[in-house]
Amino acid sequence: MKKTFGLGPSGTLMGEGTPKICIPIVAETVEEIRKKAEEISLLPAEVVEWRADFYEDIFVEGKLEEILSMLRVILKNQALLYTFRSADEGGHRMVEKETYYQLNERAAGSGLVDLIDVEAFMDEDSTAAHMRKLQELGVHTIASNHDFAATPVPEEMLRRLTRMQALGADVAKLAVMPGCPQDVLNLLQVTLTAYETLEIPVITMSMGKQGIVSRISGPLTGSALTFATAGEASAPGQIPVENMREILDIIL
Ligand SMILES: O=C1C[C@@](O)(C(=O)O)C[C@@H](O)[C@@H]1O
Repeated sequence: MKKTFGLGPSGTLMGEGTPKICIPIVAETVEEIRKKAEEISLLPAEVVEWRADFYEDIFVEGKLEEILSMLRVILKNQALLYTFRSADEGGHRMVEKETYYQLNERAAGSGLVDLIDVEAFMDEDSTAAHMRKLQELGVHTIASNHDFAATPVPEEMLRRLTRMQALGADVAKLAVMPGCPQDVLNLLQVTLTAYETLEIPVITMSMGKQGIVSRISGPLTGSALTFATAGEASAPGQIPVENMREILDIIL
């Protein structure tokens, strides 16, 4: 039995049924974030990711809470995922582990977000305790790992996803970059295996153009959520949300 859970205001189940669609907000200023959120609130996506690493004032005291309060008001029916992606894993900014953990804890403590992305291997020894703390503050955690340079061998990809579950994550997510078609097929196979063997929902993607098939094949492999764009992409290979919805409707 999958450990599913309800997503945000709608309560739609993560890890069951149609893969959920998540649109990232990739913007630098409060005004841009507000405009993007208003646009996304009308689009067919169950989850909205705020990529806090793109926000110009993220390190200024009190600003994170200000943005989250604004987003919660605008995004009435969608679940909110808070993500600070470190430069080491393809994000916009460098961040010290202590600062990264503090920001995550402030986001969780605000009571305004539903999900928090935690980079599982930033400091593997402290990830489990950190995720537990976030969960105690009332959010679900998505443990994540990104390889923007290559696709590890299948055993290693499966090991990472399995390790995320062992660390106590509510969801395990892996994004890798393919160098050849076989890399994409390997990611798809690993996803199906992880879907069949792990208790928690799994999210995977093979990035770039070559990997696009992995973003639309959740109904086949069991990947529980896919990222799609409204304007700017947060990673290579994401497709517009309207196309994604149509494709998923056809495949399902
Ligand atoms: O982890 C992910 C997945 C992602 O990298 C993608 O490839 O769609 C996009 C990021 O915004 C998100 O945090």
